[in-house]
This record gives sequence, structure tokens and C-alpha cells, in this order.
Amino acid sequence: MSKPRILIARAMFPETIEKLSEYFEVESNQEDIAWSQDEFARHLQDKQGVFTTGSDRIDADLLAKCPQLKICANMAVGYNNFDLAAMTAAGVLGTNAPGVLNETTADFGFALLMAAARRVSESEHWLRAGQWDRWRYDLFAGTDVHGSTLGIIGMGRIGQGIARRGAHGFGMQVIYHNRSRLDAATEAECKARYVSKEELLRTADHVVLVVPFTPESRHTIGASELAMMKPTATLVNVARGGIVDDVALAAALKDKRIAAAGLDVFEGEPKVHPDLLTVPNIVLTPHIASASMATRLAMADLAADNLIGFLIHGKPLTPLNQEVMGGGDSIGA
Ligand SMILES: NC(=O)C1=CN([C@@H]2O[C@H](COP(=O)(O)OP(=O)(O)OC[C@H]3O[C@@H](n4cnc5c(N)ncnc54)[C@H](OP(=O)(O)O)[C@@H]3O)[C@@H](O)[C@H]2O)C=CC1
Ligand SMILES: O=C(O)C(=O)[C@@H](O)[C@H](O)[C@H](O)CO
Repeated sequence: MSKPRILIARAMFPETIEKLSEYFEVESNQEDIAWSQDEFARHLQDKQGVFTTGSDRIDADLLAKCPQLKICANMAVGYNNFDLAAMTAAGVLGTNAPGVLNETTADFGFALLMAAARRVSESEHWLRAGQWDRWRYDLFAGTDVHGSTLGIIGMGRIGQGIARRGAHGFGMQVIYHNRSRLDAATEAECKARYVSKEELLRTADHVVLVVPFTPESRHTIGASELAMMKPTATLVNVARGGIVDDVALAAALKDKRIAAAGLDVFEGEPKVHPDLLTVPNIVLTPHIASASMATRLAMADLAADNLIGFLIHGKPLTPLNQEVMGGGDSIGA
């Protein structure tokens, strides 16, 4: 019997390709060519499955050109690159990669917070530019992290990891905001208190964003929210570009309406708004919060296991729109 055909949309670990090749006829974009959507569709049109990353868009136009497609397995927990409604309408399953990257991403959120609040990047650039001639009492004096108030918007799997680090490691008071409150046991474990978004913005010394990107969460932080924050506050976004209004943030940093920011994600990335590049009190990283080798491998493994689980055994591990599977016989190959 012939093997199902799958496409790996981007360059990937050789061991992942090898694993998938045991089950599938694999085409892989190992040269990491930046395909247009038309080129992507041409490579995908005869495939039953696709291994995607967060930068590969799956939408109605693409789906219409790929009638054999049954599953898109994202090597990311965020899936705002999927038009899930269009996928469900086309009977295509989506899967994501939750859980395996929680601690690595929480580590990085904390790294950005520390670097921004304590002005690590800003002072390093200054030193490298040869400007250090002598010590000064207020040289790059920042804001303390230990013992301060940490506000987390998006207190899910990763947000809770950041909260635990803050509460248990740095003696921080943790406040959080979600659309719904966590159970008492989780709040106790994170030593976290539920507050309104406005109270969080007005009270926190450091605000960290870890919400999924949706039409509702777009510009969670804009000019009016920045105006509520303390002038000494730090803002960190490890969630998605578009959750912060980047232009408003650059203006707030330039005018010192908040003290500092750390961004791993940007509106329209990989382009970065030029205003953000000219303010000094900001740490900018290229969407690498989950980038430890072990975690990236675990994410790739989970995406691969979703393809194998669904197309071979009819049982995906982490489905997003399970309803397309129906209640009857497996639609796996
Ligand atoms: N920079 C990077 O490399 C990475 C980025 N990410 C991003 O982080 C996001 C979060 O991941 P993860 O922690 O696993 O997700 P979870 O689903 O576990 O947590 C998301 C949290 O956000 C809350 N939330 C959702 N919508 C809103 C809203 N409109 N306002 C306030 N709170 C909201 C949810 O609670 P409730 O439903 O009650 O509102 C939930 O607690 C991902 O979607 C991804 O975009 C993840 C990994 C790496
Ligand atoms: O998991 C997510 O949601 C992420 O943003 C990151 O871990 C990925 O680096 C990226 O999306 C690659 O797939």
C-alpha cells in the first residue's frame, strides 16, 4: 500500500524528517525557500498532511487548492496562522504543540523582563560604542525585579510558569488578568491574585503579556493602556505581534511614559517598526522565546506525532477542531 503524502513547509530537524519518512512520502522545504502562497499551494496540492510553523498561513484560498489535505500540524502552540473556521468548513484538522514549550518560554519571558528592567541591552550597546569612560552613581540605574509587583495578562500554561518564577524565585507579588479566573489551587501555587486589567496596569511594576492572538486580544496594549502604567514600569511581550500597538509603545518609550520594554514578537514580523529600532530602552529579539534545542525538538516531535497519530492511527494528540473527525470511522488514511 502506498504511503500518505505530506509536506514539511520549512527546513526542519533531520531526525524529524527521518521519523516522518517511516510513515509518509515526505516532501520537505529543506532549503527553507520563502514560498509565496501560490507556491505553497503548488507543493501542497497533492498532499494529505502538512507540517507547518507559526509563519505558514493556512487560509480558505489555500485550502480550496488542496482538496486532498486532511491535517495541518503546527509546530507552535499559537495557531493564529490557521483560519480554523475555514479549515473546519473544509474538513481539515488542525493541531498545535501545547505544553512542551512552557518552561523554556517562561524562562525567556523572565530573561526579557530582567534585561529590560535592568537595562542590560541598552548598557551593552553603550559600552560597545566605546562610551564608558568612568563610573557614575546613576549609570544605567533601572528598576528592581525582586520584591516588585508582576502583572501577567494571559495566565495560562506559560503565564503560570512566569508567575511561579516571579513568586518563588524573586519574591514578587503576582497579579494576573484573564477573561476567567483560575481555580484556587492554581492561584495558590502561583501565589497570584486575580485583578481587572485596569488594576493590573495601574499597579504592576512589570507587565508580561502571554495571551493568544485573536481579534479580541489585538492591541490589548495601546496608547490608553500605556498611559495607565507606572512611569517606572516594564512591558514584556512574548505572546504575538499585534497584541501591543507597536507605534504607541515606541512613542511611550520615547517620551519616557514607561521605563522599558522587552519584545520577542512584532506586528508584521519579521519586519520591525522603525520607531522601535530607534528607542534605546527596549530589548528586541527575533521570536525566539521557545528556542532551546531540546524544546524545539520536542515541538517538532509533537507536530510529527500529530501527523502520524491522525493519518496513520486516526488519533491526533492535540487537536484544535476535533469536530471535523466526526463520531464515526476514523478519517485517518
Ligand atoms: N514568543 C514565542 O516564541 C512564543 C509565543 N507563544 C504565545 O503564547 C500564547 C500563550 O500560550 P499558552 O500559555 O500555551 O496558552 P494558554 O491557552 O495556556 O493561555 C492563554 C491564557 O490567555 C488567557 N486569554 C485568552 N484570551 C484572552 C483575552 N482576550 N484577554 C485576557 N486573557 C486572555 C486565557 O484565559 P481565558 O481564556 O480565561 O481568558 C489563558 O489563561 C500562544 O498562543 C502563543 O501565541 C507561545 C510560545 C512561544
Ligand atoms: O509556539 C508558538 O506559538 C511560538 O510562537 C513559537 O514557539 C515558535 O517559535 C513559532 O511559532 C514557530 O513555529
